[in-house]
Amino acid sequence: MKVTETKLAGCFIIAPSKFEDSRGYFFESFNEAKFQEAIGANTHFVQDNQSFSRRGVLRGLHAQAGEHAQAKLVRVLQGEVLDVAVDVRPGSETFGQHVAIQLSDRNMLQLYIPRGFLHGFVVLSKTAEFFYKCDNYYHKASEAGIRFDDPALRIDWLLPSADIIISEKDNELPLFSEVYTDKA
Ligand SMILES: Cc1cn([C@H]2C[C@H](O)[C@@H](COP(=O)(O)OP(=O)(O)O[C@H]3O[C@@H](C)C(=O)[C@@H](O)[C@H]3O)O2)c(=O)[nH]c1=O
Repeated sequence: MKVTETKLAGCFIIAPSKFEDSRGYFFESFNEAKFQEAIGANTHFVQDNQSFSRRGVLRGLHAQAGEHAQAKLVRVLQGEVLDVAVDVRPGSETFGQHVAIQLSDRNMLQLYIPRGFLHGFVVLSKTAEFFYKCDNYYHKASEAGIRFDDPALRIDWLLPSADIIISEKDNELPLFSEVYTDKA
């Protein structure tokens, strides 16, 4: 397993070690001991989520607030997505910055997103199955989010805006400046 820290401290790209033979392949998609050692934190996951979406579907940018914040370990089971994590940790040197990485069933990359980030993804392939682990349970009342297309975030979602499909809920999300008033 190769683990690379992104430009956002605490946010890691994980490339599992894959074993191929005449039957196909094998890899450990998650190993808690190796994972915790690699990221230097004892994140403990309690909920797994899976979603299916067609090309152009964009889910995000989402987080849960306060004590219900979630760290996530995300990957793609089928297809390809552009996955985006935005640093909104108070006082972070990279506050407001994001990482964007293509995750697919071919590159098998995973992204570890600590608590204190907004997260979203858009489907680049015809369809995609997306899978992620969370270190805190879903808590509807704590759901928060920011519009994916807020120009202040300068995220290139790689698809023409006419191709992007979002939920009614995501369409009503506020702008970054409406939520995060102080940068400190
Ligand atoms: C996220 C979530 C949703 N739900 C329900 C609520 C709703 O009826 C239905 C669909 O929910 P949503 O529209 O919020 O699903 P979705 O837009 O896929 O939300 C997800 O987006 C990605 C980007 C994330 O990072 C996740 O944390 C989560 O916010 O599933 C749960 O029961 N448990 C959960 O953990």
